[in-house]
Amino acid sequence: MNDPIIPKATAKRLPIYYRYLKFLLDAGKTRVSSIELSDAVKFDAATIRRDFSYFGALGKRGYGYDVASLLDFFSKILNQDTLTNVALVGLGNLGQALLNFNFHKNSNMRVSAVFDIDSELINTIQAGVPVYDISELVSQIHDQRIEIAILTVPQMNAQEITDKLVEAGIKGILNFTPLRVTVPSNVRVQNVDLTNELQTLIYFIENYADNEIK
Ligand SMILES: NC(=O)c1ccc[n+]([C@@H]2O[C@H](COP(=O)([O-])OP(=O)(O)OC[C@H]3O[C@@H](n4cnc5c(N)ncnc54)[C@H](O)[C@@H]3O)[C@@H](O)[C@H]2O)c1
Repeated sequence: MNDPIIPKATAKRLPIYYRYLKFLLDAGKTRVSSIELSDAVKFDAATIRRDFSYFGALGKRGYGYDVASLLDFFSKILNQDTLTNVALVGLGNLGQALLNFNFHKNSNMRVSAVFDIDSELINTIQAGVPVYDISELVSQIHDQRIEIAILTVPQMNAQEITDKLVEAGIKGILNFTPLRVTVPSNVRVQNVDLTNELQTLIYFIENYADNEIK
């Protein structure tokens, strides 16, 4: 099955739908309406219906959506059926926190290799994951067929490491550094900036009344 082309905003909501549907299934619920979903995930019901329609998932009037089949469908789109190995580059304060979290509670992705330059860390196992010298980055990523990397190195090293990740064949980078790294068009970068998020939150709190915040 070819993945449908969907708007970015819809794609961002998918993991949220997925988590809630999983919660419903675990609670023994077999069907859900867009209104109920809307109450739980805080997107309006029309948005949910439009999002689902991109996937051809059309709820039945008076019945809603079938939880199990929707979940099965989303889990395929989100690649939950296969385990995704992720590389973490830079095991400092932020890298350590992400490694300890390690995503595995709710999903099928995990950090399987860590890279750093710190001799105290290299060749140790941290939170169950081996730490390699950065000089092994290209060979390990290639051998382990890792396609996704998380970048938590100092800003000044970000582009140099990105170039190595690209050389190793990485397809996506979750970039926590403040640098907007340059990559070829076949590599996707997702920037995460908690300062921006916090500033946006403060802006909305200060500029909009309760019922206008979306
Ligand atoms: N996006 C956010 O919201 C956010 C929040 C905090 C930090 N950051 C950014 O994340 C990055 C890491 O922050 P931190 O506080 O963990 O820093 P840190 O100094 O604690 O950790 C950096 C780690 O990278 C390693 N390192 C340095 N050069 C390297 C190289 N060439 N190859 C591999 N590893 C290398 C260091 O040995 C260290 O373990 C910084 O760029 C920081 O600006 C972003």
